[in-house]
Amino acid sequence: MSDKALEQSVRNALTNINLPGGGVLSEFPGLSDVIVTQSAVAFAITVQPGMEAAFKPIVDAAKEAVSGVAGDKKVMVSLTSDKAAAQKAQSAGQPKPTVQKEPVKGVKTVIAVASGKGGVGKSTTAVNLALAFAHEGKKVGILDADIYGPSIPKLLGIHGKPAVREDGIFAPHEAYGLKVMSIGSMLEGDQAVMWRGPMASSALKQLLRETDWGELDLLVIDLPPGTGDVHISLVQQVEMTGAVIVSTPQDLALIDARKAIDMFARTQTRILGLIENMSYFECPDCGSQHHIFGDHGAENTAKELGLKFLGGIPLQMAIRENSDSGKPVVATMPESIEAKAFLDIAKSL
Ligand SMILES: Nc1ncnc2c1ncn2[C@@H]1O[C@H](COP(=O)(O)OP(=O)(O)OP(=O)(O)O)[C@@H](O)[C@H]1O
Repeated sequence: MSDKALEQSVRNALTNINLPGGGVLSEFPGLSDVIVTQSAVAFAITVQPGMEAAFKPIVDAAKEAVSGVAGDKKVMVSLTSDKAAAQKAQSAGQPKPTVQKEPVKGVKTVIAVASGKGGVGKSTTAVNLALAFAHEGKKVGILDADIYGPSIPKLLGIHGKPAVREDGIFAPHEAYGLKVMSIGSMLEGDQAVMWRGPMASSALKQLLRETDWGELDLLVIDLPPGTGDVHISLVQQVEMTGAVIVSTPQDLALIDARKAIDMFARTQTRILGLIENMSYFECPDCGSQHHIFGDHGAENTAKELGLKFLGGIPLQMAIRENSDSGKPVVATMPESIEAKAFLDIAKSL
């Protein structure tokens, strides 16, 4: 069935879901576009604040009805409440609802990898750190939450979509001993732009909670760059051990890194430390080190902010070439200087 035809079947299925106040779900103004991806059918239902509990059975019924037409695709239904109306209610003196942080089933430790700016090597660091923990004998998973530039499948050489078990739970991909889930496996082309903030957050919540991670010592979450809805909802809902901030030594990146640090502080998330990526270039011929992006910027910022400096990763051609071809250095060249940098950081963490 084509994506368009499936979208229509989904809408037809939703005509059978009656709403509490009359009418059917397919006609409900709060129903979003139906997004069909290679492995999922996703849509959001936006209700007035306070109506979430009343709509919970609608969500369950919608999930069941759509599962009947979605074949082997995962059905992801997000229930969100209207933010503007919620803010209005709050300014009128109503208390803000508190969100309960919950652990991820079977996972002992959750570490988020964040950066203020894109392109600083956050995903490369997340993958190699996860592999470094696995190298130490830990059972490790990685969740790619970078909705705007999911790169973990490429960095780990993963293709295709994850399997969905009969009970609707994802069976994660496996690569180099890691359990891997990526929002990238759910998207095609530039679909990220269609996933509005709350919908992206809800999809991620489902990836996190509806995946059979097995028993993990540690789950690494590769966050999108910056400080958006996805970060806030993740740190509010997931019991995290802490976050690691990746920055290059450039001033600009450091200014943005400070914003990420500030967001974690405001959401009472512990910052485990700062990693300086592309810290220096080591000449392959003579071994001399060149600080091309400035000298120890992240280290100095860490000191200034009272954070732990976890270490620097050299700018190395092997890191780029191996990462971009799905062969991360820690897994494929664990004896190299570049792999050692990641292994040392994992140890200090
Ligand atoms: N230490 C390094 N030495 C050489 N190349 C690196 C290094 N770290 C990252 N790169 C390369 O830089 C590019 C960006 O890295 P990466 O995708 O990890 O960044 P990112 O911060 O996750 O970006 P985005 O936020 O856009 O997803 C990639 O081509 C990667 O191979």
